[in-house]
Order: sequence, then structure tokens, then C-alpha cells
Amino acid sequence: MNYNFYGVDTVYLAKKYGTPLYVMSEDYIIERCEEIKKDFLNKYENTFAVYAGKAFNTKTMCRIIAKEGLGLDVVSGGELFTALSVNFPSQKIIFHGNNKSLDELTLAIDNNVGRIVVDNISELEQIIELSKLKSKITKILFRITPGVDSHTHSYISTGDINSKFGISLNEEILYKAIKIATDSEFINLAGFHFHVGSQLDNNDSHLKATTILLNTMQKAKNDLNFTTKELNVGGGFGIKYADSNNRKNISYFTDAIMELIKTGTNDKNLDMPLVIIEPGRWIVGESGITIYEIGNIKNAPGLSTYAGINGGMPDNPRPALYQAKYEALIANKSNIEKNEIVTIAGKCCESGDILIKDLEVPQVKKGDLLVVKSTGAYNYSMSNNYNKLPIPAVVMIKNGEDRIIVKRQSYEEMINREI
Ligand SMILES: Cc1ncc(COP(=O)(O)O)c(C=O)c1O
Ligand SMILES: N[C@@H](CCCC[NH3+])C(=O)O
Repeated sequence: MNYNFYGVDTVYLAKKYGTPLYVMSEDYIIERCEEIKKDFLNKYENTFAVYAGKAFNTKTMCRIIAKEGLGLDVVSGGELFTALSVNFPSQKIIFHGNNKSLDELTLAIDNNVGRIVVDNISELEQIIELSKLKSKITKILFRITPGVDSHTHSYISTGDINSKFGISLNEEILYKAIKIATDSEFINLAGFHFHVGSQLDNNDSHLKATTILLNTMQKAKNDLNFTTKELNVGGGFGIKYADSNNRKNISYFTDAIMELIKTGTNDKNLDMPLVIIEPGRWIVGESGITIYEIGNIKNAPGLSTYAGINGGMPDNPRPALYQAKYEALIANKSNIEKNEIVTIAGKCCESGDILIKDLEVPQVKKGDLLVVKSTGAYNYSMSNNYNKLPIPAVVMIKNGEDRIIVKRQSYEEMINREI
């Protein structure tokens, strides 16, 4: 029996579009957006949810998010340009990044993005200058380094005290930033943002960081008479991979955060701010699979059996970068007993290009199709042309129907920028 993904036979998809192939379910993405609306946006007043596009940002994805009514987090001119190209409502865009260029800030301000998250004082000064030049008032949030460790891979932990992201909680630095912003007639400092890390399966670090920010809000009010109107608690909510628990409902994170902010602001006599969340992976991660074809198989007595696939670290750098663990199966043998252990090897000239170590499979042979699960986030968006492998196509499934949303890159497209 063939493996069926959201009503579509994956073997049929592989034949129709070729492999490697990213396949995503729009039904799944919409389900997550609806869950956010029901259990966060409609449940609590004065809330806003943005999808963190770094997980998967394409024109189609921007259209889906716009249709669902969520906002969008972008982190570069390229992501912003993609959103603007499909008329994503710019007021619902939040622009992040620790080193935005002048061109990127100009693009954002010219297009009236809703909020720019300011990462440091030198960026603040640049935004003031630009806003003055354009005679515009720019709404900003300060990204704060809350000094909280999160239980995730160090490369995707972002809230610790020595992080490259954000303005330090050191009073001298933060107060200086607040004063510069509030003194400027071209800036509307709405509040604060933190993002503690990614692929978190519990709410500990969000709650710790929220508690820290509530104290900051109180001190800023007492010492500088600054009222925090917005608090953006970031994203980072985890999903199911081979080595992690099942994805938790959004309310597991948001109910606890909202409760803490409500009681905290009440106890401290602060106004309840607009609360913003920014999930990326949680919305798209499990919506995606990748289909590969198995090629050569290397066997040696007493040693690993390697099954080579026609992709690898260029289409999914996560195992090599973060030792990420994926679940996978053989699409054309999905109901056959598993009696073999193979290691799935990518095709790059790197010993580290191993997608999955010791995967239990039915007996595999050349031409079988491998489906790797939970590849919707940070796969296509992190793909590259290492070893000059073309970037795979992306197919979207909705109501059992498949359509191409990103064409497969050709060799010509890969080299046509080269002189
Ligand atoms: C500022 C910010 N917001 C949101 C996200 C989204 O993260 P995730 O995909 O883990 O939800 C990230 C990335 O970790 C981020 O840096
Ligand atoms: N690229 C990382 C997530 C980065 C999150 C952005 N701050 C991953 O694949 O897990």
C-alpha cells in the first residue's frame, strides 16, 4: 500500500512532479490558523497573531496567511518583498532582524509596515533619521534580551543573556533607548518583544521571560513614566519530530501566558497591553513532508547499511546543523513489515550529510520512495544549492487536490546569474 498524505497518494505525487519533492497541506495550515483564532484571538481581547515567515515564506504562503487574517513576521528585505509582491497588508507586517540594512529599512518604511522590531540603539538612530527624512511616524517595539535559557539546541536558543539578539536589560542601556525613542516625534515606541528560542515543548521559558518583562514594564512606568501598550512574546512553540513529544495545543502556551500577563499587570497596576504571538514552525512544520527516491545501497558485514537518496543537506540542513531527528517511511511499502535498519545518506560530498541514522524500514531497494515527515518548517526556507543540487519543487495539497506552488529549479536557473 502507498502512503497517503492528506488524501493524496505520495507515489502518484512523486511520479507526477519528480523527486526530491516538498509536499505541504494547506488544510493543515488552515487548521492551525483556525486554532489560533478560536483559542487565542477570539478568546482574549486585544491580541494579535503573526506567522513567522522565516519557517516557510513563499507567495502562496503569504496569500494563505493574509486570507486567514493573521499578520506576518519578516526578517529581511527578501521576505518583505515576497509579502509585498502579493499585496500582503503591510500594516499587519512586523519587521525583525538584528542587522537590517538601510535599504531594507527604507523598503519597510516606504511601504508602511505595521511595526519594526528594533534590535539595538544604532538601528534606532537610523530609523529615527529615516522616518524624519520621510516625514513618517514609525511604530516600533524594542526586542529585549530577557536573559532566559531555553531547553533547545543552542543554535536555536535566542533569549540568553549573551545572545546576539536584542537590547540588554541593563537599565543604563534600556533606559537610554527608551528616552531616545520617546523624545523623537518620528517614533511611536509601542512596547517590547522577546523571543526565547525555537522548538520548545514546554512554556517555562515563555513564562520566565514574561515575568521579567512585566517587571521591566513596571520599572519603565515608575522611572520613566513609560506605558507599555504592546507586548510581543515571540514564537518558538514546538512540534513533533522523531525525538520530541507531540505538538501541544496553542492554548497550552497562550492560556498560561495570558493568565500571567493579566494577573501581573493587575498586581502591578499596569494597563493590559496588546499581546502578540509569532509562531512559525507550529503553523507549518507538520504540514510538510519531503519525498525522495532511494538510489544506491551500500552494505558491508557488521557495518551500517546506507541507503542513498537524491537530496540531502541542501534541501534539509537541519540534521547537519542541529542534529535534528526525523521520522520517515517507505512510501510504496507503507504496510510492509519493517525488518531492516538503514541509515539514510544524502548525496553531498560530506560525511555529515546523513539525514536519518538507523531507520527501521521494510527491505529497501533502488527506486523505492522515502517520505520524511515534519519538513514544512525550515526546510524549503533553508534550502540551498550546495554541490549544485537544484532546489526541489513545492506542491500544495488542498481538499485532496495537488498544485505546484514553487517550480523545481533547473540547472539553467541555477547558473544564469553567473558570469
Ligand atoms: C523573533 C522571532 N519570532 C518568531 C520566531 C518563530 O519561531 P518558531 O518557528 O520557532 O515559532 C523566531 C524564530 O525562532 C524569531 O526569531
Ligand atoms: N532554523 C531553525 C529555527 C530558527 C528559528 C529562528 N529564530 C530550525 O530549523 O530549527
